[in-house]
Amino acid sequence: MTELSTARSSLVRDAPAPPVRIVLIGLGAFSRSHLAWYTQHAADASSWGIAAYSGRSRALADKLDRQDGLYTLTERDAQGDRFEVVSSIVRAHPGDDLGALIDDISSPAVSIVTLTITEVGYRLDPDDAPDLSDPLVARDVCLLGDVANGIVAFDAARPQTTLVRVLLGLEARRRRESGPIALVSLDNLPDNGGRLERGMLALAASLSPELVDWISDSVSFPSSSVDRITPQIAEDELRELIVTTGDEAPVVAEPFSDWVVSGAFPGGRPQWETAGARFVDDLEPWEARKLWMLNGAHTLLACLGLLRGHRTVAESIGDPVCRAAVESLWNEDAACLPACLGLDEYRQALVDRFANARIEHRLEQIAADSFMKLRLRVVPVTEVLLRRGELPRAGAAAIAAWIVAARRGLLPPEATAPSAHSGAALSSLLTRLSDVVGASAPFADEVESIRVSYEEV
Ligand SMILES: NC(=O)c1ccc[n+]([C@@H]2O[C@H](COP(=O)([O-])OP(=O)(O)OC[C@H]3O[C@@H](n4cnc5c(N)ncnc54)[C@H](O)[C@@H]3O)[C@@H](O)[C@H]2O)c1
Ligand SMILES: O=P(O)(O)OC[C@@H](O)[C@@H](O)[C@H](O)[C@H](O)CO
Repeated sequence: MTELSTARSSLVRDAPAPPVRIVLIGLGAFSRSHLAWYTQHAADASSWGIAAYSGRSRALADKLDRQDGLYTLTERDAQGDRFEVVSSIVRAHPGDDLGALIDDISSPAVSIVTLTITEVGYRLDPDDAPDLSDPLVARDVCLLGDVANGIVAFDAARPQTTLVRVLLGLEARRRRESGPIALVSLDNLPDNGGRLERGMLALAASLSPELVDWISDSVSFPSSSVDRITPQIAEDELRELIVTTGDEAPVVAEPFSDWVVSGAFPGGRPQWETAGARFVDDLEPWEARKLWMLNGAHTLLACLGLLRGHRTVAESIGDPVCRAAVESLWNEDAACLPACLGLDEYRQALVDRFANARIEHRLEQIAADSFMKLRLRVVPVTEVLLRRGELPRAGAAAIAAWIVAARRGLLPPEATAPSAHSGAALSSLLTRLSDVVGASAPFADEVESIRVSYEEV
């Protein structure tokens, strides 16, 4: 970690840029505190450069481009700030620069494509098929059909959705015979590699059977559990950081970071293990521990914390009511996880990380798409407990908090969430979360009784 007196002079490369061998899609805060940081700290960092593509906005790509891809990572804890200039990103492009994206994905030098496009960016339905109820997906699937039938030329296709853009890159790679490649989701989704694989294969079927076969043979989909709290920087703080660091695109993160990966990289990969990444055969318990305990608690804190008038995770975990709800959720999680995962230490560390008041992690940011997050992070535990004949009260509390927060308009609007407004809709809302929770009358009663108590908050 480099201590900077002034970062302005450091936003210049002191060594030649590494060759582009990784394509990063979803250039945001997290990919820069995590993937780019691990790549910079790998023993063979000088051989692995990243071409980064923003998901939707071109502003960040433009800023980074003006800085030759360099930016300052501020590691922030109770003791103070430490600064490091990260230089593993060598090019930044807006996400709609399709020509460059296809060239990069189909380049024989590139062996990895990563995605950090948020959970909703995949636009898949609960069965991991392309969500045809989403007009952009429906349009792009039609477009693939038109390309397949020669109605639209491959080079003239202009898809809007990320997975279809990546698919065109893979098709170009197949045609160029550029060899195998790994497609790696770094989003907070269970079985993120499996989901991405199923989604890509379903989309490929709309283009050609040859592409389906090529993907099955030549593309790997490693799964991974990623962890580093990296909040969006508030406007006033951003202005301050720009002055301190001379950096138009700074990132702030906690010191903690973790990356557990499972799966093959057929075209090679950086020695990320030398930077602390762990490669395992069985990802599931690690992934469940992180998604249920960290992200599940974040989703609960976002709904209940906003309801109780809090603004940040640190404020919320300092409220005894929220803390008790989180502890109960963790008790239910722990009852469904193997004890060998060091759960007591993990819980204590989470409390300390959440309580880091110098990291301003706004509940409003975390609250985005909470309904989908409940389904993926809270409901799996609720289902296990219901099947065991137990009543998962903490899971019910998380759902009740979502209902009341959504009814009060405290959560950002969600494209795919059902209305939380009508009491009569409760059972259908629970069924949208899962058939198992929807079918349990005692569970619905529990949600309703906690909801009534939260209405008084
Ligand atoms: N921030 C964290 O603490 C953290 C930690 C672990 C994992 N993650 C994962 O990384 C994701 C991104 O987090 P971030 O902090 O970088 O967010 P961010 O808002 O800074 O960046 C998100 C990126 O995804 C793109 N994107 C957003 N919605 C999209 C959509 N519908 N389709 C395509 N692209 C879209 C954006 O344009 C941007 O490039 C999270 O959703 C999560 O899955 C984040
Ligand atoms: O939008 P989400 O819920 O996936 O992310 C919000 C936070 O829970 C998340 O970013 C955590 O800070 C992160 O997963 C920590 O590693």
